[in-house]
Amino acid sequence: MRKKLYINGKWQGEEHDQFDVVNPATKQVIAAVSNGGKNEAEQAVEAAHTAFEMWSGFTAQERSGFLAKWHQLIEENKEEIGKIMTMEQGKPLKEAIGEVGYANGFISWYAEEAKRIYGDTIPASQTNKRIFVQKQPVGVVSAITPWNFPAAMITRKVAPALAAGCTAVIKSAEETPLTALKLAELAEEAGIPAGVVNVITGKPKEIGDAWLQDDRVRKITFTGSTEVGKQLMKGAAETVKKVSLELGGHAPFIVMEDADLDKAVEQLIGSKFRNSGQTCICTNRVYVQATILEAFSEKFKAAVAELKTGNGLEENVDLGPLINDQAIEKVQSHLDDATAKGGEVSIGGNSFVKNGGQYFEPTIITGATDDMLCMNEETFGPVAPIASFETEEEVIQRANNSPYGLAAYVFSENIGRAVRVSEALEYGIVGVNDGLPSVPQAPFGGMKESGIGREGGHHGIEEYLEVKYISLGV
Ligand SMILES: NC(=O)C1=CN([C@@H]2O[C@H](COP(=O)(O)OP(=O)(O)OC[C@H]3O[C@@H](n4cnc5c(N)ncnc54)[C@H](O)[C@@H]3O)[C@@H](O)[C@H]2O)C=CC1
Ligand SMILES: O=C(O)[C@H](O)CS(=O)(=O)O
Repeated sequence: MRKKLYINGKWQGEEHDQFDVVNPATKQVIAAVSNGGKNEAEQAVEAAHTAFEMWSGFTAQERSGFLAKWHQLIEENKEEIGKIMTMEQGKPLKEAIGEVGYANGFISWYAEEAKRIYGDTIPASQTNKRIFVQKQPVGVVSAITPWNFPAAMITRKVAPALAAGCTAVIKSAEETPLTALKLAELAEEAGIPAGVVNVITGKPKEIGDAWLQDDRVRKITFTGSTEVGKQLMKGAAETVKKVSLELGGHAPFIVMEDADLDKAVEQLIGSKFRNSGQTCICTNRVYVQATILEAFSEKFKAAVAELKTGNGLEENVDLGPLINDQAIEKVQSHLDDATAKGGEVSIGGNSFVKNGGQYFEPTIITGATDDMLCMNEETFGPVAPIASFETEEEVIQRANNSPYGLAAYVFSENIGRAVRVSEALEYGIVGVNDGLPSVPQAPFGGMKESGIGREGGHHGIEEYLEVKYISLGV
């Protein structure tokens, strides 16, 4: 495993200044990694700025070729990358390898998208003029990524950036640097030139502030908490950087009386318990129409009872540990608040320690009411509060009553109702009879305080391009 920082094609870092990477399933140190700060952040920008003219000067086909080679090497190493990810983040190995495939999907998508950055010609209003529209790379991009998807949140930013002709400075989360450094190693092996991709980790605020203050950095792209996203957005204003923010979510999962209950239960299991509930598009609140509340709740409870919690390296584990003790405390606080306000735990409800790892049982709370913390704040853990509703109009109003607008889900076999409700939901991503909508070809992103911009699909590359028009006198 690489433990030094990757700057300008060199692996560097002081032996005396490192931080420990801990396996959340055992609390054991798995590596000591260079603890980057202001100096390394500045060196990375210098490298990316210097490499920009060369990289943006390649043809689209040439950049596409580099991305395709990187994709091939990641594919060849996906089991190893998955194991590194499970050891530093905790998700079950099968899910980690699945994430590597999802992450690699952005690289293959943008290897092709690089060749389709089209311009326009616009009819001039004077016979002696011609108007041409071009799209050009924004320049040096800084990417700051979270621990919950250590591979996908990097490639979802860096693949379109490189495809567009930008160069990148990347700060991984301090919880999960090893996956990021492995991706850097494979980028180096793919022949992506020095300075194009730079990966550091360490002191978040020092690194972030250095990039915010540097006017050579033309874009900030961030995935993480809404709180930090707001800080970065404010800091970006100083030099008017472009900003892409994928922030917190609070997904409602709506089950109408005409839903296929078995399908809804199966999809809710996926949406709620993927990554032990630590994803920004996880279901955070479940609304079930009153007429089917009992039938649905029984089916859902039976399915939850089948889930296995444990070390992600073990066979047949569905939920790994939570990332740290603070995560456990937050989930516990939401559970305690819910039961204090009349909610009842129908299954689960306990955290426990196993071989040093901190786990939270997959949990269902019945009798949830809209005044509970779990119905308003991002839980980021395996707790599903169920509330009932009477009418379509009521549930739309309650689902939209949130500062978040990232993902929402509605289950109904009535196509008219499914269209009406999905169009009325104020969310950037709506799963209709689908609890796992994330794919590289679709524009992922949120409304309201869930973020700005989109990642994935042809929308995702626009975030790394400037639009210029040339007015030509003839
Ligand atoms: N929307 C999403 O996908 C995610 C949302 N979250 C939410 O955020 C909460 C906290 O989780 P964290 O991992 O601590 O998220 P966070 O937002 O604190 O960290 C995300 C990234 O931002 C970096 N960061 C933090 N403060 C920074 C600063 N001042 N300048 C520059 N970079 C900075 C971190 O080092 C990490 O790389 C979670 O409980 C969850 O609610 C967390 C991860 C992903
Ligand atoms: O940050 C997250 O939680 C991810 O964006 C969710 S997904 O894209 O992996 O579904």
